[in-house]
Amino acid sequence: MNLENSKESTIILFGATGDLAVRKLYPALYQLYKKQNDVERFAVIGLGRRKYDHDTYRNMVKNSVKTDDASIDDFLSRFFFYSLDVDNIEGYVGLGALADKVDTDFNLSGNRIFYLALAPNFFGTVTNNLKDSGLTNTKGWKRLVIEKPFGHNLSSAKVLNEQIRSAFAEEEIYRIDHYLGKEMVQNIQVIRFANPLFESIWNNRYISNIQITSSETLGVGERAGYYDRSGALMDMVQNHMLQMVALTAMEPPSRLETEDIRDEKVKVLRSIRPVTSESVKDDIIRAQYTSGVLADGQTVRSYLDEENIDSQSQTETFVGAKLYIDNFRWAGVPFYIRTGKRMGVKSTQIVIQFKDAPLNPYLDQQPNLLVIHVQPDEGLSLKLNAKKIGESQETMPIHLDFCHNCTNDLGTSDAYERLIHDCIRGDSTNFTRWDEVALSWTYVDSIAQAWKDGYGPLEYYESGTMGPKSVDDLLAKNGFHWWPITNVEHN
Ligand SMILES: NC(=O)C1=CN([C@@H]2O[C@H](COP(=O)(O)OP(=O)(O)OC[C@H]3O[C@@H](n4cnc5c(N)ncnc54)[C@H](OP(=O)(O)O)[C@@H]3O)[C@@H](O)[C@H]2O)C=CC1
Ligand SMILES: O=C1O[C@H](COP(=O)(O)O)[C@@H](O)[C@H](O)[C@H]1O
Repeated sequence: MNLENSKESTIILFGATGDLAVRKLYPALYQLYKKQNDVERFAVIGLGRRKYDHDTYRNMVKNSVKTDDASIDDFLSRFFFYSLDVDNIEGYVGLGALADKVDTDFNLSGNRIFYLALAPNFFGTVTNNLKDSGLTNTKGWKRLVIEKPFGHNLSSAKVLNEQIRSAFAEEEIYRIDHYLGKEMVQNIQVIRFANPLFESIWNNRYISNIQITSSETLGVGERAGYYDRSGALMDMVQNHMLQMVALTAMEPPSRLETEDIRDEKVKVLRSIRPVTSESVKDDIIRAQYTSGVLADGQTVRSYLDEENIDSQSQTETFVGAKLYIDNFRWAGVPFYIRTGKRMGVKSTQIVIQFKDAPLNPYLDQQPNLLVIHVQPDEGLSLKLNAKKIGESQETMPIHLDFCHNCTNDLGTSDAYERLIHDCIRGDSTNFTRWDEVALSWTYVDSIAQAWKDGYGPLEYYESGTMGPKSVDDLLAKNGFHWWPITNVEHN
C-alpha cells in the first residue's frame, strides 16, 4: 500500500475529556464515519489524566454524539482510553504499546494523527515527550494537529513553533483555524476566481470598501480564565478575521495547490499597512460589553460581572478596525472589520461595496453590494438596482440570492468535520502555515503595544448592540456606514 497517501489512521487525542472534544470533535468524527467520506479506517485513543476505562470513555463519546443509530456500536468500538499526565514521560511507553495493539487489532498501517486539544502551555511538553519516547518514529505518516491559540504574541509563538518543529516538519503540522473549515470561507476563492464577472472588478477601481463582521450573542461563558487574558484581539482578530481578510484580498494563485494558496495569503498579510500609535488611536476601537437586553429578551450581565472575571478587567470583548492593504490592487480601499461578544446578532458576513457609477442619472440608486454570508445562513446575495415596475424611471433595489444551507437537501458539513477529513487526507490547505501565523501576530502585537502605551482607550457598549458608537463613526469619517446584517433573503 502507498502509505503516504493512505487515508487510515490512529488518532491520538490529547484532551479527550475536554469541552472541545465533547462538543466538536466526536460529533465531527461520527459524521465522517457515517459518510465514509474517503476516510478508509480509523481508531481513536483518547487521553486525559482521569482514570477512565474504555467503556466509560465510550459512554462519554456516545453522549456527545447523541444518536440512536445502530451504527454507533461499531463506531464506539474504535475508541480507547489511556490515562496519562502529559508531564509523565514514562507513561508514553504504554501509550505507544496501546497504539501498536490498536493498529494490529484493526489492521491499521501505523499512520498517526496526534491531536492536541489541550491548553497551549502543554504543546511543547507533549511534542518533546512524544519525540523522546520514540512515538514520532511511526511506521506510516505522522501529523500533528494544534488548536488555537498559537502563542499569545509573536515571541511566544516563535518559541512554541521551535518546540513543535523539533519533533514535526512544517508539512506535518496542521494549525487549526476553524473558520478555514467553514463552507463559505472556503467558497470565497471560488466565488472570486471562478467568476470573471467578479474577478475583473475585484479591485480599487470598482470597490469602495469591504466590511467583515463576525458578531456573537454569547458572552464569555465558561472560558473566563482563557478569555480574560486574551480578549477579542487575540481570540478573533489574530486568526479568523485576518484569515478572512487574506482570502478576500489575495491574488489568484497560479495553481490550486496548498503552498500556492498560502503564499498568496502571506503576501496580503505582509502588505497590511503597519499601525502606528496614532493610527491605533484613530482606526482601532476596543470595547467591553456592559449589561443589556439581547434580541430574545434575555437580560444579561456586564463582562465585569461575569463569573471568574476580574472586576477591574480592561480586556476588550469587541474590536472594530480599519485597515489598508498597501498593494496595487487595494491601494486606498478601506477594509473594516468588527468582532465581539454579546452583540445584537450571531452572524459572520463579508460585504463588498462597489463604487457608484461615474455618471448617475438615477438619483435614488443604491450601491451594488455582494454579501458573502458565512453564518448562520451560508450563501450569497448580490444587491442591484432595477427599474421600478410601471412607467417611472425610478429605481428599486433587487437582490439575487443563493443559499447553501437554507434547504435541508443542501446541508453542509461542520467545520471540524471538514478539517479532520482534510487532515486524514493529508491536505493542509485550510490550516495555517507558520509565516501566516507570524505575520498575523506582528500586526496584532503592534496594536496591543499601542493600547498598552495608552493609545486608544477602552470603550463600552451595551450588550445586545453592534458595538460602541465610535465604530459607526469610523466608517462615517470616510462617508460609509455598516450595512445591516442580513440573512440570505429567501424568496
Ligand atoms: N472549547 C472550545 O470551544 C475551544 C477550544 N479551543 C482550544 O482547544 C484546546 C482545549 O480546550 P478545551 O477542550 O476547551 O479545554 P478543557 O479545559 O475543557 O479540557 C482540557 C483537557 O485537557 C486535559 N488535561 C489537562 N491537563 C492535563 C494534563 N496535565 N495531562 C493530560 N491531560 C490534561 C483534560 O483532561 P483531564 O481533566 O482528564 O486531565 C481535558 O481533557 C485549547 O487549546 C483551547 O484553546 C479552541 C477553540 C474553541
Ligand atoms: O475561535 C473562537 O471562535 C468562536 C466563534 O466561532 P463561531 O464558529 O461560533 O463563529 C468564539 O466564540 C471563541 O471565543 C473563539 O475562541
